[in-house]
Amino acid sequence: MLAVRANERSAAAAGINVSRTKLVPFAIAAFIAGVGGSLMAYQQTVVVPTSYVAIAGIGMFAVSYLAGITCVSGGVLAGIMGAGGILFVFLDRVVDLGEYYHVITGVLLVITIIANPEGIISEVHRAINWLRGKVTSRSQDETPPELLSATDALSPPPESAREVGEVLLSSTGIGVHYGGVTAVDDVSFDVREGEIIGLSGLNGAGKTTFIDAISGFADAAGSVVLDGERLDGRRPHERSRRGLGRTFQGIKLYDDLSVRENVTIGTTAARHRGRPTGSGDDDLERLFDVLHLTPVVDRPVKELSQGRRQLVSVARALAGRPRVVLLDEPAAGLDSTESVWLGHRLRAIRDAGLTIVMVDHNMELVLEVCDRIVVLDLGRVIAIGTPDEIRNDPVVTSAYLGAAHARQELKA
Ligand SMILES: Nc1ncnc2c1ncn2[C@@H]1O[C@H](COP(=O)(O)OP(=O)(O)OP(=O)(O)O)[C@@H](O)[C@H]1O
Repeated sequence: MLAVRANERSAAAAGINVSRTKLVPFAIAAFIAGVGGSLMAYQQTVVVPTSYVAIAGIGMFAVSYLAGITCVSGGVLAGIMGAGGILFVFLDRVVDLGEYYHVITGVLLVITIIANPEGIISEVHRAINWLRGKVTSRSQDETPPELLSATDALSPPPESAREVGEVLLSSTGIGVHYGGVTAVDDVSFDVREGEIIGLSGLNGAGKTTFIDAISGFADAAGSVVLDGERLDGRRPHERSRRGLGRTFQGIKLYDDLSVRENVTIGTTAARHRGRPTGSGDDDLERLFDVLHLTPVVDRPVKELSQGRRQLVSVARALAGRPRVVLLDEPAAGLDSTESVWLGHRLRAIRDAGLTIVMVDHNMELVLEVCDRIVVLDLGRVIAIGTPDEIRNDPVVTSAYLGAAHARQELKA
């Protein structure tokens, strides 16, 4: 639920059924409210419409929001503070709140929305975390460890003899239109098992839209087949559960949660597919280790640098044990040394059996890491080939040089 609240798109990409996740708590809350209403009728013995006026419901909502709606402890606090709760009864006896109760909660609600949208309970959690931090800082060095050491970056993983398998992901005639804009135009290519495919092109070439189209986040024409199964027409979480993982350009993490919690949410897709996830044990620990996240696993992701947040988003996608993972600019936020290091990590992950489609407009990185590269320009494929073929392709060179030349003219 926290994942859906934090970011619906990335929750769906992790294999969570967003509409069901919203509907189930709504139904449970409606059931509890119904039981509460019946008990009230039982207690008052006479049922009149004025016992159920809308303002009472709004008052209850205000108190819930005031207490904090992001965790169970907020709900408990709302029960204590709400009309009829222990705190309410106590205060009413001492200062005779009476009719002023709604006015006071209304004012506090406005202040909470402006000053502290997560409610009173978040302050309690913050104080507990602060105390915990004080205790642990006596025994631990709080300095965040560096993302990687220089030796890590300079030592690529040993080349392994690796065989490219059969076609695993096939996209045919993918087209996406936004009003009059053709973002992706009749794009078709196959991805073979064990490959790293780079999807490159200048800004606005249609790379992200293509990824959105095949992962179900954009309405698209054409067909997408993963391991013999048609995915087009399916919703994003269904595609994720069938083995198509992805990351997002804007990273889209659940900021209030720790690294471990973020990555564990990523295991949802694998659980629904009946694949062992190793959640909470060896597999996740290995994943943290491979991506150098072990030292920060228990820290909230909002405290991390952009580079590490990027790695958390990659780890979350990999935790779903996808057949194919679509990485949208995984090196954004990393400096050039870190990008090279990430490239080596991705090749090691590929060697462990994963197939990767990686979007990046950094041609250097794509040429370094990928087995084959697809170059898009204005939504169309202008070249497909190995890094050497792409390097020597005059169409690619003129598309890139043309843009560079135009930029130079603009500057002049
Ligand atoms: N939601 C949208 N509504 C309208 N046009 C859009 C939308 N999303 C993308 N576009 C347009 O579609 C085209 C392709 O955009 P897209 O973001 O896929 O390119 P990109 O290659 O990923 O670029 P970048 O590297 O900057 O992310 C652009 O012309 C963009 O303006």
